[in-house]
Amino acid sequence: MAQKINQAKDPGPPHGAVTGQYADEEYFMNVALLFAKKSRDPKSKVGACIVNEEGKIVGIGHNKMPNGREDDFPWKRGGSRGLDTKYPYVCHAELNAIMNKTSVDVKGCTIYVTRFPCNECAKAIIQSGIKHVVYLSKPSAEDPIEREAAERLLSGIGPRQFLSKTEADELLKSILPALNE
Ligand SMILES: Nc1ccn([C@H]2C[C@H](O)[C@@H](COP(=O)(O)O)O2)c(=O)n1
Repeated sequence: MAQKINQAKDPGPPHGAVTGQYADEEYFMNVALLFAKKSRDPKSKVGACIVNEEGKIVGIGHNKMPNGREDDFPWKRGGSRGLDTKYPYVCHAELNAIMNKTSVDVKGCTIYVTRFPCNECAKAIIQSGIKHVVYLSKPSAEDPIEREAAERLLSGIGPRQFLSKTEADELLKSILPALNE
């Protein structure tokens, strides 16, 4: 009976705990990857998933053109980032996840995003009160100024790169021998 009562009080595992088959963080990053598939960007599909401190999803987004204007702007990429490219128009996945929030606010939440945030998204993340950033990849092609600005902006909330359980185990295996010399 005691066990049953304790289980009833258990708020559920914190992020990152392995819950049987699936680590919570792996679950949330896969939700972000799933929503990235909704993107119409032919070259870079990005997804973001915001999770509150109770482990509930409170925001989801992917990179897309402004609502109702999906067909009005080009998806062309390119160094010029001019008016004939997507860059001046596209709404980033993180911004959309924040705008799509289903809770009063996203203060204290974690955002899981399939790509390291740009500086504009870093500002939106900070201003929204999100406290943790977990990202999957850090594309090298991005503008170096934007990247450095994003790193500086986010340094206060230490973005962390997502590692699947398998990758974490492999990393540990590679580090342990050096630690035990
Ligand atoms: N943190 C980010 C960074 C980029 N995006 C979106 C914006 C564009 O649709 C695409 C980047 O285009 P690329 O230069 O890789 O062709 O990714 C985002 O949603 N969030």
